[in-house]
Amino acid sequence: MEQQKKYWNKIENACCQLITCITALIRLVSKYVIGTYMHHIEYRPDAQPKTCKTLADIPGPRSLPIFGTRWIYWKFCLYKLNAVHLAYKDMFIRYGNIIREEALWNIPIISVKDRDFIERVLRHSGKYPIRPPNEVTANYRKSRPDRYTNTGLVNEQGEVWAKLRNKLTPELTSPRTIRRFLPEVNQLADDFNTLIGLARDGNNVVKGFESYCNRMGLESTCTLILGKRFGFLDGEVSDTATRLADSVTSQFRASQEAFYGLPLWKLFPTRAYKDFVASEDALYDIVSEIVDSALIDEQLSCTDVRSVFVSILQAPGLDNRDKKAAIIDYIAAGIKTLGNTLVFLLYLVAKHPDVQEKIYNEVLRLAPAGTAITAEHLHNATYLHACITEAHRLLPTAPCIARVLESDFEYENYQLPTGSVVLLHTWLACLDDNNFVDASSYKPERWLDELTRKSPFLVVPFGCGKRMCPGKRFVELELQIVLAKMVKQFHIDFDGQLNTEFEFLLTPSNADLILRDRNC
Ligand code: HEM
Repeated sequence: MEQQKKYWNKIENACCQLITCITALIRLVSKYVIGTYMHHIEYRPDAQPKTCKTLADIPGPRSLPIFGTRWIYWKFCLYKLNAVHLAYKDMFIRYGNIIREEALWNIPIISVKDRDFIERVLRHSGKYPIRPPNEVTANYRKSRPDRYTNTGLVNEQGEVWAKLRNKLTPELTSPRTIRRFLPEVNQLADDFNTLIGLARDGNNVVKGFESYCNRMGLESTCTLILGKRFGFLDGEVSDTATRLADSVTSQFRASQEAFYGLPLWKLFPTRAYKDFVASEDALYDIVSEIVDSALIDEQLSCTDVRSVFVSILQAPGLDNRDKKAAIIDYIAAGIKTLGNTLVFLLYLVAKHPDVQEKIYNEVLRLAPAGTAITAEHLHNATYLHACITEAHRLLPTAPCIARVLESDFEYENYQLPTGSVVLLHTWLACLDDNNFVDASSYKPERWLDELTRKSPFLVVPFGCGKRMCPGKRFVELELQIVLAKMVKQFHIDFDGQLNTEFEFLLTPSNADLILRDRNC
């Protein structure tokens, strides 16, 4: 162990020296060629007089001028960009309960996984909670005033965000809307079961099960937001489906590279940036076609499945550009998150046959074979709910919540000033035995046990407070119905362990699920 640590430190030192040389060279060049860098890098919190521990004292990877600590994800360095979630696990072991990373221009980013600190930050959010924007999207949208009047619901802040939120989300988040979608979600789940049933090979294995879940995410999000079925669950995938799915994947990759990688896209259009622009344009074109045809449709009537779409198109006081942007944001925010969450849930249930049998018995008791699932069935399906909550705890798609502090905070004697960017690692907190007994085990029963300390700020797969995900209610409904119907139809199994990657979201890979018919 000691040997390993020495070896590790040597590699870290060697990398740092190499990168310091490169940055010294860049500094020289920028000093004489650009002559402006000094102005930017002078933002260093440790320049303040030290009366108590400041951001600069927080431990973390070594920081380089200009590049900060992002070098740790560079090729041949400490961590892999597609395994950022594992990097944080390791950094919390190496540096302790609070970590400082630095983004470009040495802007500090603080990571914490302490339950009380997470609760304090989330409780103290004000009128307009600030989530750091996705820089690539914000940058691109600002460069296209012909298409966007602002950076959109996901990336805006302050009063502009509040206006978008007030005008665009009430229909989507209302329980009445969700009840209206119940028959459609039953149908979506039936179609999904047919699709995956047919996708099995001779050994009942559905190879690349995640791609089917992404199609389900795509079809259900589009049905919810655009008010019609698109056929993404049909046998043949249409060209539009492929374009939509590829666009969303590129968007997440580009976001990841922009946040954790070297943001060269700020200097010139890198390949990742070009991919991002192509994906944003493709999404825009597809959504435009649909919205434009709906806008000239004189019969814009509000049927059950069109209620969200109609509410967006008829939102008062919003420019048409804002409405299109909202639809793009909803679709992009919904597809992969839903797909990944479905894989994680089904994987955990597959690995726990005892849990699966309990779900089966509960579902069969509440909704006998041949009956559709109703709101009442779901209300009484307490074990089913517990299984989903426990899956969110153990394998959440969004492993942390990002916030910009709205007031000064203190943690472990460190002063964190207003404006600091913090990553609240709710997933790692959920895996801590101090917060949950036998935290790494999948035990839905814990949610039925009165003694489990149920914090509203730890298992927060949809975030928290005023910026919470507006798709939450719909997703919860869908997960319940899909799980209930799948367990009713199949014995679900999985060989080995599921691989996960980080693509700005926790993402499964090579999820080959085994589905055996129950009635065989
Ligand atoms: C399993 C599926 C989903 C997960 C795990 C998920 C998770 C999240 C999380 C963690 C946030 C950040 C919340 C915060 O900062 O407190 C968020 C925001 C958001 N989500 Fe979702 N989401 C899912 C599905 C959806 C769907 C289906 C939609 C659209 C219909 C959607 C639309 C949005 C939007 C627009 C925001 C930004 C809200 C704001 O900043 O005001 N999400 N989501």
